[in-house]
Amino acid sequence: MGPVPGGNSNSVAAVGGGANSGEAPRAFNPYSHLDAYGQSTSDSGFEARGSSRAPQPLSYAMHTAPLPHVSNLHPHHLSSHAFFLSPTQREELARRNDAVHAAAVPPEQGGPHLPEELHVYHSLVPLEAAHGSALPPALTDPRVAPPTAPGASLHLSGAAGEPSRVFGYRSTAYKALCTLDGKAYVLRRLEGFRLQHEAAIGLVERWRRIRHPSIVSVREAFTTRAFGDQSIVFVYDYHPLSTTLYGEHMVPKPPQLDRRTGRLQAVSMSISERTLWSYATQLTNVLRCIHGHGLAARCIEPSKVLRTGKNRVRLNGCSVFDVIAYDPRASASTLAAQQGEDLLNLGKLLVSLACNSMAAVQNLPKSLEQVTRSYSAELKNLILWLLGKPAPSKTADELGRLLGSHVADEVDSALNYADLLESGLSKELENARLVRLLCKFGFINERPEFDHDPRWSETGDRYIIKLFRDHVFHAVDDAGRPVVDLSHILTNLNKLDAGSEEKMMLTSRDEQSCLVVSYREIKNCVEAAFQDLSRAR
Ligand SMILES: Nc1ncnc2c1ncn2[C@@H]1O[C@H](COP(=O)(O)OP(=O)(O)OP(=O)(O)O)[C@@H](O)[C@H]1O
Repeated sequence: MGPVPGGNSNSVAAVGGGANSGEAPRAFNPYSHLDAYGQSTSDSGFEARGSSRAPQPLSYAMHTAPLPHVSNLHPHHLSSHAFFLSPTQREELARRNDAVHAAAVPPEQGGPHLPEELHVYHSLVPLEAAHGSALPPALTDPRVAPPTAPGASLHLSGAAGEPSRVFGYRSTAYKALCTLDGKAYVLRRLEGFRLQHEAAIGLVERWRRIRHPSIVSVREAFTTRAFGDQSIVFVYDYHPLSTTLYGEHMVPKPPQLDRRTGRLQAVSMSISERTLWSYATQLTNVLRCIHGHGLAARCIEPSKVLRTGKNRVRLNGCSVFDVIAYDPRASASTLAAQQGEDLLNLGKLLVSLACNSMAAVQNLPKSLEQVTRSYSAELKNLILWLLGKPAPSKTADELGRLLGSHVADEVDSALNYADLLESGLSKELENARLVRLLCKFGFINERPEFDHDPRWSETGDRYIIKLFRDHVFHAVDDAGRPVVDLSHILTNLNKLDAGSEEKMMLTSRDEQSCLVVSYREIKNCVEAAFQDLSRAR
């Protein structure tokens, strides 16, 4: 794909898609509307559209009411477990959604001064707080306390004004919305970069063609003066609320409160062997893919491996070195050397992770002793192979073969996770159907304009809709107490939606009238009432 029309001086490849203009900037404190119990102070947990107050996000506590433990469930709670996405999964997805739409803190409230538009992007939000400036709350996970331990400030090194440990240039990552498709992307800006060879930026196109589940997809690159300097910007897919292996495993975590003893307890940083094999397997697959495309990753570093879910990693920052360290005389042997370097760097990464320290690679013999003490001989041998001298047989494909049964373990957990997600998805599918049905009921029930319509009177054909509504939602037990049973509602609505031929008896509240009807007949009635209502517009 060629340069984007109207783009900056040098750019390759556009983000394809429609013509949405993206989200308008919003500023909010997501927790300001919660009372002391974490409950929403607005009735519904939603703010009305068009209200003069800034839009508020959902109250997660309201949205995903925590259910009792499965072993003590009341029978009517069982159905909510069976029908709805798990509360943790829902909360995680809601938080990610908020992060996608988070707006920058305005400069007058301590936020940075940023260009309003940059190429085809707008609404820039820094992903890391520069010293002294604020991040929008939705971009930080409130369950993870900010690092306070010594060395934690290192994590801010990618913020404005700090040189990247990996790329050398001052580097900042921003989330931004694209005017072409309305989606969020990450813009990685390297300050003070002058493009010497047009061909260098053209290499990004080769990366753009690579699609791999463990690579953060590269979208485009362009140079710009919009920040008041000469910068180059690389555009990547945005993975909300992701962290890096550096942030996750090298930055000491603050002590956590132990609920049992009420005391602060140190958090163990050590990584399980299973997790290390999982990282090794995913990154090996990445290298097989990249090397297979005739490229080299050149950025296998703890801060360039994003953790986008539990034990789910993706290589970030691809293509940057190909552009900033472009060598017009590069040959096949240069590529082979860079690919060999990738394997060596993977070995160093595993050592650093196993020892929870970037410094571990400075003293390899000592670090390997630590690996021997904590992990299996098989893992140590893999690391030794990666750290060994380059050889024609030392390739990413060979590494894939060495991983053997660990690849099978990874496939099994991926399949288990896919099953879990699929079952969550099918539960939500049911809910979408039922919500549509409930909306129809909401539209047609209790409309004042039907008050004098004979079809809704006790002798009319629509009366059964009223009786059915009472049967489903206003049922009472023998003692006249309300029956609050979700499974009763869901069963009835499902049968109604399916138009079952099963017959049921509907009784009026005063028990004076009694009708025997099938769900199909009620469904036809609801449909006809809804059609009437739609036609009346
Ligand atoms: N594609 C992405 N999607 C979501 N978040 C991202 C993405 N890329 C980076 N981030 C977030 O932005 C932060 C900054 O990323 P960056 O790669 O600059 O890390 P850094 O630790 O500053 O790196 P360096 O080692 O180069 O100094 C990371 O902590 C990560 O959480």
